[in-house]
Amino acid sequence: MSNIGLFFGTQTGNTQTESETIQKEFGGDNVVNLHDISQAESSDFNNYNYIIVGCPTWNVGELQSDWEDFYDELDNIDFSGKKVAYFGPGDQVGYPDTFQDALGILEEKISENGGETVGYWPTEGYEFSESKALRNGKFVGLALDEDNQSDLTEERIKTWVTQLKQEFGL
Ligand SMILES: Cc1cc2nc3c(=O)[nH]c(=O)nc-3n(C[C@H](O)[C@H](O)[C@H](O)COP(=O)(O)O)c2cc1C
Repeated sequence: MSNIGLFFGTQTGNTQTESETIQKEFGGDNVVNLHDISQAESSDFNNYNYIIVGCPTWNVGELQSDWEDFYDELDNIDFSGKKVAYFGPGDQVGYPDTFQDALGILEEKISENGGETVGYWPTEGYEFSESKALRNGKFVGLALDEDNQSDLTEERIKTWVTQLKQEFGL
C-alpha cells in the first residue's frame, strides 16, 4: 500500500502529466498512488495520512469540472490527522486576477474538514494581480504555469517534492 494518495483532476492533461512527474520524484507507484478525481470515492481518501491534491483553475476562477462535481463530497471526509499538499497549473498572463484560485478554494474547504496544509510555496518568479491561493504572502501550494513557464515546471516540482518529503516527515 502506498503512503501517499495524489488526487487530481484535469481538462486538457497538464495536471495529469504533472501528477506523474510528482509521483516519479517521490520514487514511483510504491510511494504515491494516483487517483483521477472523476473516478474517486470519498472512502479512497481514508487510505492515506498524506494527501496531495492537484487541480487547475478553469472558467476564470473556478475549479476544474471533476473537482467541481466532487466538491460537496469533501464535507463527507474527515481530514483530521492528515497532511494535505496542493498543486496545479494556471495561467498568470491570461488570468492574472484569478491566478490559481482553485488551490485556495480547495484548501479552504479541506482545512475546514480538518486537513493540515503543508507545501506552501513562494510567489517570487510569478507576475499576477490577485489570487485566492495566497496565505500570508505565499501560495498555499505549488503554482505551476504550463502556458507561460513550462520550462520551470520540472525544477519547481523537484524542489517542492524535496520540501514535501521533509514536511510529511518521510
Ligand atoms: C477558459 C479558460 C479559463 C481559465 N481560467 C483560469 C483562471 O481563472 N486562472 C488560472 O490560473 N488559469 C486559468 N486557466 C488556465 C488553465 O488552468 C491552464 O491552461 C492549465 O494548464 C489547464 O490544466 P489541465 O490541462 O490539467 O486542465 C484557464 C484556461 C482556460 C482555457
